[in-house]
Amino acid sequence: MTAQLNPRGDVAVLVPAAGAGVRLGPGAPKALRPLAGEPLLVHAVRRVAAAPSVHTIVVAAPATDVEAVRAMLAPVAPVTVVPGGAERQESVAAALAAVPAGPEIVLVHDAARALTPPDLVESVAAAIRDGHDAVIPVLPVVDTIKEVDAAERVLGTVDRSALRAVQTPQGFRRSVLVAAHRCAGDALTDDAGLVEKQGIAVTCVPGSELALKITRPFDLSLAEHLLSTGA
Ligand SMILES: Nc1ccn([C@@H]2O[C@H](COP(=O)(O)OP(=O)(O)OP(=O)(O)O)[C@@H](O)[C@H]2O)c(=O)n1
Ligand SMILES: C[C@](O)(CO)[C@H](O)COP(=O)(O)O
Repeated sequence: MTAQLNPRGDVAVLVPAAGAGVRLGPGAPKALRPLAGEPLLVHAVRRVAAAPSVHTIVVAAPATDVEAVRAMLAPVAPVTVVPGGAERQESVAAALAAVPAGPEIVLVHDAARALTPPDLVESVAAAIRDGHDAVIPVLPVVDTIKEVDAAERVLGTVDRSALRAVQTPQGFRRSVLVAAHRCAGDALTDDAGLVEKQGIAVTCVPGSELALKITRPFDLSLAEHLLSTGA
């Protein structure tokens, strides 16, 4: 059944989905590859659409697959699909430009984090509603982290107590994200990084292990297993 979004909701979710998936190995663009019989992007959008505050979803699809992605998502939820760019940052900018007037909270969420629970979408949005300009879900770092040189020689051990692994959805007051993208220079790996460069505070909230980024083949196998156990 097609999900209904909330016409009174205050949240727009951008879903960059235009990456190749090089680290997953040869094949279709990553967001279109199957996970338990459905594309990763379908899983991701279905979960976003189940979050009660969501008013709008904009997907940045691989430029050659825009029509196919529209057809694929039509039975899942009402979404706008735009062509993505060569870098994630360009894909996010293209999706941001397509958000209609209305939602004052914008979340940016990787298609690759296909099992992210709707509750995480809501908790990030709630933190923005509470007055934060920018909010990221994080997990503690569990491995010891070493800094190395170009020859893989260890330079030192980093204090991991002050490190966090960052997930999506990352949430922003709309005007903050628009201004950060307007001033964007070289591509950064996340949107919070652009906001940090503007001198704006970014606040952490607890992330979710289910929001893992499907990056390598092992992650896909893990996600298949999690789905088989009811995630
Ligand atoms: N030009 C790009 C690159 C990435 N993404 C999206 O950004 C998210 C996070 O990127 P990542 O998981 O690193 O995906 P890929 O860039 O596809 O991975 P790889 O680096 O292995 O090719 C993904 O949903 C991906 O589709 C995007 O929309 N446009
Ligand atoms: C946005 C992100 O998922 C936060 O962890 C991550 O930075 C994307 O990284 P990648 O460079 O696209 O792999």
